Amino acid sequence: MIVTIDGVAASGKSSVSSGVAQALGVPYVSSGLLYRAVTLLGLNAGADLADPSALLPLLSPVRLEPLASGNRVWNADHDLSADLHSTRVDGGVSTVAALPEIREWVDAQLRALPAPLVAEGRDMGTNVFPHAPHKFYLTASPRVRAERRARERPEDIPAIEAALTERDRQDTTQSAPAPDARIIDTGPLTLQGVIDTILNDLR
Ligand SMILES: Nc1ncnc2c1ncn2[C@@H]1O[C@H](COP(=O)(O)OP(=O)(O)O)[C@@H](O)[C@H]1O
Ligand SMILES: Nc1ccn([C@@H]2O[C@H](COP(=O)(O)OP(=O)(O)O)[C@@H](O)[C@H]2O)c(=O)n1
Repeated sequence: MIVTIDGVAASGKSSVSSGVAQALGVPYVSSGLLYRAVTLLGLNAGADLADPSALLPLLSPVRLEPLASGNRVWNADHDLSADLHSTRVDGGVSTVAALPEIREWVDAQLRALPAPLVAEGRDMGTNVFPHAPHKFYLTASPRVRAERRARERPEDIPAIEAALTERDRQDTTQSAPAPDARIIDTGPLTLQGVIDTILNDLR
């Protein structure tokens, strides 16, 4: 069984997916971490983030480890996970994610993982796992999302809100909800409330 949980930036995808996956006793998979890892490696190599031929040669040692407690991304034996949520990576990741060659590489990594799993990102329900029987799409207003993320980042709320809105704009192409996804406005709900809404729907 595959459950897909897509949504806009900082809508709660990874926290909700982790909670749902733990309740189901299956791994969850964070596709955004792979786009973030490509971006980090590109930045560290001084590569042009809009040039797939500069990025693809960096990717053969990259591997996603979908642990139930939180996903990790490895570059050979180096754990990249702690460096993937910086403002620097946030600023470049949508450029990388717009490249069809990079999307193909990410999709292949994800489709190679064994089910059952919970997959979260932008296009899990539309493109990567279109036949998944259970699809969800999380939303919340930009202000609510910025307030949540401000608890995790040093920047102030207006700066975070502007960056989130800009990333949503750049990610529009791959961010449409699947026609058969249940859309959940997480704004009025607690994290546990969102997790319970999904688990109730699955039962
Ligand atoms: N419904 C909710 N109510 C309050 N906080 C939430 C809710 N959903 C998520 N959060 C918090 O918002 C932050 C962003 O969630 P995260 O899972 O990182 O989102 P995404 O994976 O979509 O970027 C986290 O600190 C998370 O705990
Ligand atoms: N399935 C996906 C997942 C992420 N992404 C890209 O990767 C970036 C980071 O995704 P993420 O899910 O880690 O970001 P947050 O929403 O957690 O901030 C997004 O802004 C998109 O550019 C994508 O294009 N498709």
